[in-house]
Amino acid sequence: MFIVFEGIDGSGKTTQSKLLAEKIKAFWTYEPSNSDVGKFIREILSGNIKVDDKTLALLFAADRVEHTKLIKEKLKEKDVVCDRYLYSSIAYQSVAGVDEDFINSINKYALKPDIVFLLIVDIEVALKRVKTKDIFEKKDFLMKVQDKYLELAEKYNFIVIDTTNKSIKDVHKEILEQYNKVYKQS
Ligand SMILES: Nc1ncnc2c1ncn2[C@@H]1O[C@H](COP(=O)(O)OP(=O)(O)OP(=O)(O)O)[C@@H](O)[C@H]1O
Ligand SMILES: Cc1cn([C@H]2C[C@H](O)[C@@H](COP(=O)(O)O)O2)c(=O)[nH]c1=O
Repeated sequence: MFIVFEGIDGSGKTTQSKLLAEKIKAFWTYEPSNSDVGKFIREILSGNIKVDDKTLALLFAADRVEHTKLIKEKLKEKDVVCDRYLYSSIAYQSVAGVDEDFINSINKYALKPDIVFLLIVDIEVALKRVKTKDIFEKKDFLMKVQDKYLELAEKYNFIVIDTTNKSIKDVHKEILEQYNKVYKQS
C-alpha cells in the first residue's frame, strides 16, 4: 500500500508518518525528497534563492518524478509511507496563486495513494509546535492551505484527523485503527 500524510506545517505529519511506518514495517519517505532537485527546493524554501511560484511548482513536480520512481521500486517489496506528496503541491501552490489545472497537468506522473491521512490542527497550536520555523508571517497563508486541504479531502476521500487536542500517542492509535480498517477491506 502507498500511504500519504498531508497537512500544514505543525500538524504532526512527520511524527505520525514515522510512527506508522515503523509499526507496519513500511519504507518511510518524504517530499521535498533528498534528491538533488529536493535539496535545491529546500535551498529555495530557506529563502537563499528566489523563484516564481510557477517555477517552484515545476520543481516540486520534477522532484516528484524522480521520487515516484523510488516509491514504485520500494512498493515491489513493502508498503510505503510518504510525508507529503502531490496534494501538498495542489494545496500550497494553488493558494500561492498557481493555476490548479497547471499543477495537476505537471503532476500527471504522480501515483494515486491507497490512503491519504490529512492531519488538521488549530493554526495557533501549529504555530506553537513549529515556532523554530518562524512561520508566524505565514499564518493567513497556512489557514488558506488548510481550507484547501479540506476541500481536497472531500473530493478525494482523505481520512481527516484533527491533532489539535490529542497526544501523539492517541493520534497514532487513531491512525492505526483507520489503517487496519482499510487494510481489512483491501
Ligand atoms: N499531537 C501532538 N501534540 C503535541 N505536539 C505534537 C503533536 N504532534 C506533533 N507534535 C510536535 O509538534 C512538532 C512538529 O511535529 P511534526 O514535525 O510531526 O509536524 P509536521 O506536520 O511534520 O510539521 P512540518 O511540516 O513543519 O515538518 C514536533 O515538535 C512534534 O513533537
Ligand atoms: C511537497 C511540497 C511541499 N511544499 C512546502 C510545504 C512546507 O512548507 C515545505 C516542506 O516543509 P517540511 O517541513 O519538510 O514539511 O514545502 C510545497 O509548497 N509544495 C509541495 O509540493
